[in-house]
Amino acid sequence: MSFANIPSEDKQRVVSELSAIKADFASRGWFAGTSGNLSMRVGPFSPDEFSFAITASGKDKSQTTPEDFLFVDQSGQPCETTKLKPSAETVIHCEIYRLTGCGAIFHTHTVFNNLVSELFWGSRSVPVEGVELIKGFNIWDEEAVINIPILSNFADVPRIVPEIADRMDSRIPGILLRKHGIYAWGQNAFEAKRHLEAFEFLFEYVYRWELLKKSSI
Ligand SMILES: CSC[C@@H](O)[C@@H](O)C(=O)COP(=O)(O)O
Ligand SMILES: [Zn+2]
Repeated sequence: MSFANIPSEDKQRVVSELSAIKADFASRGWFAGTSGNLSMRVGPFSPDEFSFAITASGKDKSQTTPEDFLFVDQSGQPCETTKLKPSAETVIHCEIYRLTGCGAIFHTHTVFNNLVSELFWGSRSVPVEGVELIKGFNIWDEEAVINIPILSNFADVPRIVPEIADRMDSRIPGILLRKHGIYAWGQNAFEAKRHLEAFEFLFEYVYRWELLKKSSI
């Protein structure tokens, strides 16, 4: 189905869902200095043909305007004529959709996700052991241990893409870019938000636990 044939109510629903989530994340201070980007898929999916709404590049994401989102295709090219530029990191969203067929992807830069990405860069993953919120990823094992992948960060964004397929763990709905931020995804916006919140909780937990272990108390 071409983008033009996707019902306009579906496109409007996606934009209004994304807009509400953007305002929510902005209220938590998750878009410092225009960082972060959000996307949500619309219409049918096949790995080589899909479309999604994504935040326009370089905007102050704490503001709500009629020019916050545009629709792009599986290559990150705008589906309609627009003066808006898609996120500079659109190719990362394209690759995650292609590999997972997920419905929404949220990216944030926080101090905790940046700190743990550097703290555990040596092992290329953040270990989390037995914390209840691991269940937020639908992992229900008693005392589950997970390792959240950390990938290299490059200023030339397309260089980041090949590592995604290599490092993605099918149990873990996210990847961390070194000293950059987290990409979390889910089947829909509700699930992607739950995953992002779980990641951020776990990153703060791990960071504080590492500090506690090193302190004398
Ligand atoms: C201004 S710092 C953040 C950017 O370099 C980038 O990492 C980011 O998350 C936002 O880029 P954007 O093009 O607005 O989607
Ligand atoms: Zn970013």
